Amino acid sequence: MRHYDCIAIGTGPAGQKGAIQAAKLGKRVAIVEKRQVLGGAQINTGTIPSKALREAVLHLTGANHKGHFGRTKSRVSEITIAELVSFSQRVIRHEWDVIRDQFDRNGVDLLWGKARFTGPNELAIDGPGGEERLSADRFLVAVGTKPARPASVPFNERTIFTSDEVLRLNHLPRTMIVVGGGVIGTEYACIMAALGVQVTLVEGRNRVLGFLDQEIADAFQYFMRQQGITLRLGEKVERIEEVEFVNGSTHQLVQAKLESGKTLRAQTLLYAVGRQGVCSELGLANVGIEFDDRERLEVNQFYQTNIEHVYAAGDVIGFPALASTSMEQGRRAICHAFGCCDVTNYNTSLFPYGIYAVPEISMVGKTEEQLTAEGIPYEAGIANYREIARGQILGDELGMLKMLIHQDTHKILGVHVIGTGATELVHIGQAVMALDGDAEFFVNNVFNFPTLAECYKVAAYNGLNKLNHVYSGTCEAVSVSL
Ligand SMILES: Cc1cc2nc3c(=O)[nH]c(=O)nc-3n(C[C@H](O)[C@H](O)[C@H](O)COP(=O)(O)OP(=O)(O)OC[C@H]3O[C@@H](n4cnc5c(N)ncnc54)[C@H](O)[C@@H]3O)c2cc1C
Ligand SMILES: NC(=O)c1ccc[n+]([C@@H]2O[C@H](COP(=O)([O-])OP(=O)(O)OC[C@H]3O[C@@H](n4cnc5c(N)ncnc54)[C@H](O)[C@@H]3O)[C@@H](O)[C@H]2O)c1
Repeated sequence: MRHYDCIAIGTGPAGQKGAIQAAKLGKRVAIVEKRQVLGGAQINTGTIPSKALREAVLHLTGANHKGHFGRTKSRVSEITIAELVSFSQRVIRHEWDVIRDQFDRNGVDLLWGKARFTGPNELAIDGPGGEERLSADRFLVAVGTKPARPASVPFNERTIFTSDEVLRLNHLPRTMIVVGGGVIGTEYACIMAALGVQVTLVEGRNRVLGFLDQEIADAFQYFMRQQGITLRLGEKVERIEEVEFVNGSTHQLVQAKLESGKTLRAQTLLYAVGRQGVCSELGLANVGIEFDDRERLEVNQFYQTNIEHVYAAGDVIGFPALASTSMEQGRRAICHAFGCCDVTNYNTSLFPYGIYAVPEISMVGKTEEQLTAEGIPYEAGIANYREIARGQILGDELGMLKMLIHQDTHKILGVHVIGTGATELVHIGQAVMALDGDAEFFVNNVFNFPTLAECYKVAAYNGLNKLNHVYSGTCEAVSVSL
């Protein structure tokens, strides 16, 4: 039986970064993958394909004119899904090569097959050549999740599907119902609407993307409606079925009955109400590890399960379930497993969130609602892209950056951006927050001009001016003006 210092299960971002980190520490490492492709949801069904598709759609629909396809299409109806997906496939193939190369260069053994624990330090790998047994001192469980597929929904991968199948659509539908106003539902709703698909989005709560700052969520909902998306908020889907619709000729349609009694019909339905773990196939009882009803694992701050030599990272441990956070969790878990680095310098409250809808949204730190609930006094500094030269040049009239500033210390408590480049822009705020900076940093430093980063300066002026006004005559305040 082959023995390793460490075995990672799953080649998604958590497993990849964990395995490479272990190899960098000079450990003998293997990584196991049950699918025939590397990279997990990040590369094959999630992050990369959806972002590549979004980029292709924005280019093709004239949002910019770089033209991945060599020409600018004048009409959206000329676009075929095959063209869009071929662009995503090119990116995916490149990513597979990059991961493979990293494993090779770092001496990580890549093993194909489904891993299952047969004992506390032993795995059975059910691979193409039969079963192999391996042992290791440490394990990293990074098996990710799959879309929730309740038995009551008649998925057929053609007209009723999840985010795993949406990229395999061989035609562009005219109409689509999206169930779920979380990140997947809103991102795909915007992509489809940009392609001219008539989208109705159903969300059980009273707003989409419940974790966003309310003002940003309100602005986003306004933009979605401007794009022609119909929002059914505070509505739950009760039943989904295929129906025949006779209108001259007979058509197959998807029908969604809402709890409120409304009936929605469309050619297609994307079901995006969350994800489900895959722990039941891992033989975890043989190690003494339990999982919850969504097959997720509980870990401590070092990513150890209740069995200390078995670590878990990425989507399998639940929120925030992002590629970005999964990578760092995997790396941190291995650092702790081999006692090699300072695991205290790690502030999970500064994890950024990026939503690649149209427009982009990003945030770091607290929302106004959280600060109010926690009784933290703050002021909001706002910069609208239309007031910034770069915003004007880009033609982004709707974007905005909001900076939440502590009323007394002027420390930055949160940054919320909606508009062009939001997912990049947020990192400036993240860095200043991590270094315990205050709003004066933005006032006292020079930014390239014309850039969207200028929004930080304008938002800082705006927030500090409001604070000057509040405190005028009653305390010392920084004198700033725009
Ligand atoms: C549509 C969509 C868009 C997304 N967009 C973004 C985004 O823009 N930004 C972002 O940060 N995140 C995004 N995410 C989330 C991101 O993809 C996940 O957070 C990330 O992939 C999780 O990484 P992971 O390593 O935990 O698991 P995964 O990427 O799911 O990888 C797990 C791997 O383990 C393998 N595996 C499972 N069981 C076994 C077994 N028994 N034996 C061997 N191998 C096994 C699986 O086959 C898989 O390859 C998106 C997700 C989706 C679905
Ligand atoms: N840009 C990104 O970072 C990105 C992009 C896509 C996905 N992801 C990750 O993928 C994961 C899954 O995303 P998701 O959007 O599937 O899940 P989610 O949990 O984010 O959202 C699901 C939404 O569906 C709603 N819902 C549930 N049942 C419903 C019903 N019967 N009728 C109407 N609405 C209902 C919920 O209220 C919720 O808002 C997320 O955890 C996210 O981290 C990240």
